Order: sequence, then structure tokens, then C-alpha cells
Amino acid sequence: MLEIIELHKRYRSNWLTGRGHQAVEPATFHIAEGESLGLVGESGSGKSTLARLLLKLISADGGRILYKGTDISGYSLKQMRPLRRELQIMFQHPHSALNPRRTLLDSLLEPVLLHRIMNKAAAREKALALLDVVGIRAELLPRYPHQISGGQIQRIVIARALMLEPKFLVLDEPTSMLDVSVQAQVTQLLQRIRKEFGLTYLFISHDLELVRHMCDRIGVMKEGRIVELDESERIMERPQHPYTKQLVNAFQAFKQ
Ligand SMILES: Nc1ncnc2c1ncn2[C@@H]1O[C@H](COP(=O)(O)OP(=O)(O)OP(=O)(O)O)[C@@H](O)[C@H]1O
Repeated sequence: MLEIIELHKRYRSNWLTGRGHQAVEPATFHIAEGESLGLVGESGSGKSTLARLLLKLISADGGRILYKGTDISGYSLKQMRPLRRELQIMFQHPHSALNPRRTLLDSLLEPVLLHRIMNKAAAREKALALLDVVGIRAELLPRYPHQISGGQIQRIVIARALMLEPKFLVLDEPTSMLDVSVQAQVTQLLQRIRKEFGLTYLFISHDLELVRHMCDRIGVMKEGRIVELDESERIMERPQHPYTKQLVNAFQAFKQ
């Protein structure tokens, strides 16, 4: 579905240090349709930058992105517009994902009305059907984000993404701000909708256990480089790179 070839990014020098920063070294990998690919690595290793690069939310310094065989690297904002429906991202901070001054219903309807996909009545009907899928009662819809829990917000955010019938979702630490028990419920929901809607995921997390559970393959990032990428079980059982070994060992020690 996505083929990434030598994609790389350097942030320009900042006024404080006067130095630039190579956030992502040339990265080459693919994400197959229906697959869930995990990205792990310490904070600052470039995971979010890589995800934003492949969605073209930030511009790359070089490299290519093929989506369903078409090179979209040089696409303008206008050319990307129809693809924004198909390629979406969900962020870590559930509260900043929704406009605090809009009701949940308005937030749910906003993207489809903006993309002029359907009229308001049809959009409401679709929203109600999706609320069922994500396990939210319709009575909550007139509320504002601060009036519901973090887990409920994440469910609304998931429903809002589904309104646009995406094909590919980047999940950037989607559950890291939630309590452990709520985390498990949201993770289960994400697993279920992947199957139900035939979605493809890029799942970013610090949590190796979660990534192993959610993902078919795992890519390990260190200092802007993908140092290892393999099937999840193989990464866990036979890590090759010293940094991956360190991550897996730390995880095993923590489990004992
Ligand atoms: N807009 C920016 N301008 C300059 N430097 C940036 C910018 N965004 C990120 N960086 C730097 O690029 C590096 C990679 O950041 P990135 O957010 O991609 O890492 P990450 O692995 O996703 O980290 P985390 O797990 O903490 O979210 C970091 O050193 C970060 O400080």
C-alpha cells in the first residue's frame, strides 16, 4: 500500500544551538495493505517525524513515497486533498484532538461536511451508526470534550476518523495518555475496527508489549535510523541489532 524509499529529513538549525538536526536518516520500507506496522524507539528517535513525512504533513528533504503504486512525493496540497481522507493520523493527546468549543456531534460531523461528502442528515445517520461501532451512547453527543473521559474522547476521535472512510491510519501513541484499563479497551477497539474496516496501521509507541500485541511487524528506530524491521515475534525472540536486544531485554526483565 505504501512504499517508502530513502525518505529523510533534517530540521533546520535552531537559534539556541545554531545546529540543524537530522531527525530521519534515509528510510526505506513498505507497509502492506491490511497490515499493522509498529514503530518503537526512544523519545526523539524520529518516529513521529517519519510518520508525518510519509503522510506529507511535513516536507521531506528527499526520498519517495508511493501510495498504491503512485508516486505522491511531489504532490501539491491540492493534489493531496482527496488523499487526506484515506490517509489519516490520530494523536497522543486526546484532548487536543477535539475543539473544546464544539460539541462532540459537531466535531464528528465537521470533516465530512468540510469535505462535502454528504449532507448533514446523512452525516448524522452515519455518525450514529459509528457511535455504535466505537461504543459511545448517543446521549453524549451534545456534550463538550471536557465533559467526557479521555477514553471516551479517543473513541469519538476514532469515530470521526472513520466518518471519512480512511484506508490508512497513523496511530501516534494513541493510548499513552489513558489509564491502563482504558488503554486495553481502546487497543481492543482499534484491533476490531482494523479487521472490520480493512484498515492499515502505522502504530507508534514506546510500549513494546503493546506494539507486539497490535502489530504484524515492528520497526525499531534509534537516532533517526530504522535499525531493524522484522516480524513482531522474530523481533521479540531473535533481536539482531544491539539496541533492539537492549529494548527486548529490558522488556523481559520488566515482565519477570
Ligand atoms: N519541528 C521541529 N523542529 C526542530 N526539531 C524537531 C522538530 N520536531 C522534532 N524535532 C526533533 O527531531 C527529533 C525527532 O523527533 P520526533 O518527534 O520525530 O521523535 P519521536 O521518536 O517521535 O519522539 P517521541 O517519542 O518523544 O514523540 C527530536 O530530536 C526532536 O527534538
